[in-house]
Amino acid sequence: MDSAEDKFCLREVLVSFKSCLLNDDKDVLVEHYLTGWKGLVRFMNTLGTVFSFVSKDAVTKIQIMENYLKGDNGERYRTLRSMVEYELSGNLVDLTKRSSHPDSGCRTLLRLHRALRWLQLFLEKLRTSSEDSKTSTLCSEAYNDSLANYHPWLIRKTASVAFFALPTRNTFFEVMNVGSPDVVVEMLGEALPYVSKVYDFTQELYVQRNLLDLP
Ligand SMILES: CCCCCCCC/C=C\CCCCCCCC(=O)N[C@@H](COP(=O)(O)O)[C@H](O)/C=C/CCCCCCCCCCCCC
Repeated sequence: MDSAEDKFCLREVLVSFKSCLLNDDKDVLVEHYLTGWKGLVRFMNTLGTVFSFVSKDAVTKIQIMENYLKGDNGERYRTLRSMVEYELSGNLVDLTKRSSHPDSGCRTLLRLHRALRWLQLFLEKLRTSSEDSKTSTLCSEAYNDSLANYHPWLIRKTASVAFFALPTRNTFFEVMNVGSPDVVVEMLGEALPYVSKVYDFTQELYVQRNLLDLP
C-alpha cells in the first residue's frame, strides 16, 4: 500500500511546473521540471503494469537528466537555457545522427518536451470533457496529435492498446487526489497555464537553436 508521501497529488505537480519558471518565464529550472515529471510517473504507476513500458522510458530520461545535474558540470544544467548554451558551445549534441553524444541533455529533454505536449493536450481534454467521456479516446486523440508523430508503428500500436486500460474519468479524477470532479476541473484550469508556459518557452528555445529534430 502506498504511504501518504508516495501518493500522487496533482497539486504537487502543479507547484513543480509553476516553480520551474524563471526570469519572467524566460527560463526553466531543470530540477523542478524533473520533479514535475517524477510526480507524473508516480501517477502513471498507480494505473497498473500495462503502462510500465511508458514509465520505464520516462524514468530513464529523467535519470539521464538527473545525472547531468549531479555531475561535475551540474551548474551548467541548472536551467534549460544554460544547458543548451553549454552543450552547443561544447559540441556535446549529436545534431544529425546519434554517435558520440547519444544521450545529450538537449536530446533527452526534447523527448520529455514532446511528451509534455501530449500532457498539455490530454489535460485540456480532460478539463473540458463531459462526465461520460472516455479517457481512452481523450488520451489517444492527444497522443495522435503529439507524440505519435515521433513514434514508430510498433510503439503507436502498443500505446493505442494500453489506452484501453485507462480507468474511467471519475476514477481518474479520484486518483489525482485533489477532491471532487469539480475541484479537479478547477485545479486543471489553474495548472494548465503553467504547463503551457513551460512548453512554449522550451519550444521557442529549441526553435531558435534549431534543435527540434535531434536524432
Ligand atoms: C494530472 C496528470 C494526469 C495525467 C498524468 C499522466 C502521467 C504521464 C506520465 C508520463 C507520461 C509519459 C512520458 C512518456 C515519455 C516518452 C518519451 C518518448 O517519446 N520516448 C520514445 C523515444 O525515445 P528514444 O527512443 O528516442 O530515446 C521511446 O521510444 C518511447 C517509449 C515508450 C512509449 C511511449 C508511449 C507514450 C504514450 C504516452 C501516453 C501515456 C499514457 C499515460 C496515461 C495517463
